[in-house]
Amino acid sequence: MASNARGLRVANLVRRFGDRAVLDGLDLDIAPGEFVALLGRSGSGKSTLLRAIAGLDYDVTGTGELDVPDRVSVAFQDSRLLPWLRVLDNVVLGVGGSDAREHGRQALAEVGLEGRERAWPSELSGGEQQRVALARCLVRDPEVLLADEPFGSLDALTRIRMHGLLRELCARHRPAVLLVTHDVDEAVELADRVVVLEDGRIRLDVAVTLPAPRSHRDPGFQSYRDQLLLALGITEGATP
Ligand SMILES: Nc1ncnc2c1ncn2[C@@H]1O[C@H](COP(=O)(O)OP(=O)(O)OP(=O)(O)O)[C@@H](O)[C@H]1O
Repeated sequence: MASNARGLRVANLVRRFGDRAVLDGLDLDIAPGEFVALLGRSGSGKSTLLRAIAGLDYDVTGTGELDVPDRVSVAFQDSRLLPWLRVLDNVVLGVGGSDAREHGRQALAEVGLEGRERAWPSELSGGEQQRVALARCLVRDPEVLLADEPFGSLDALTRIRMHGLLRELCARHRPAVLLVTHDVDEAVELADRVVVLEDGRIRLDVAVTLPAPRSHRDPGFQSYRDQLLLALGITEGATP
């Protein structure tokens, strides 16, 4: 990670689909090394915001300021690996430089997939495919890591393991992170700050000051969860 890494800044962002403003004057800053989780009801604009930051919003109109560094990596709910490329080739696809493959091998080792470089994506489990997707993000040495429900399709146990891995990788590489999730517990467990989106704006922005490791049974954890559920307007146990 470059020492002059900068975070990202979004100011007065408006994004419209037709007449409808999905993002309506949204402001958000994420510092280098800061981990922000983004919650919001279905359709509240979370993916629209993430795509705007990633520069992937070709199908909308809008205004506002986006100050985003060059090195941005994005992880999605599905790993989006190319099935006709082996694991290492997927990781380094589009990465230049004579040492790209060596960096790719290192990234795979970091996510626990040493020795699987020549495997085909179809030979890996869902969790392993998401690990490859994380390695593909890491190899680009991102200043900003955007993740849109990257664990949404994984079983509960694999998801817990991936939480640990993501925390470890972020602590080591210190990108600015924006994680979109439906899972309030995931947000409180992983993030330095949790932001709740409503009607195209930020309704709540709360710093999570619990020490690691964070336990769901801790009363402090539960009080963050209650505060977030209230902001989301949902009752315990429901999905936003
Ligand atoms: N290409 C599009 N054309 C028209 N409307 C769109 C388009 N993409 C998204 N929308 C609308 O914009 C709103 C926000 O969508 P977005 O995908 O950002 O929500 P979200 O918060 O990520 O939802 P979810 O949690 O269900 O993934 C939704 O009402 C959606 O229908």
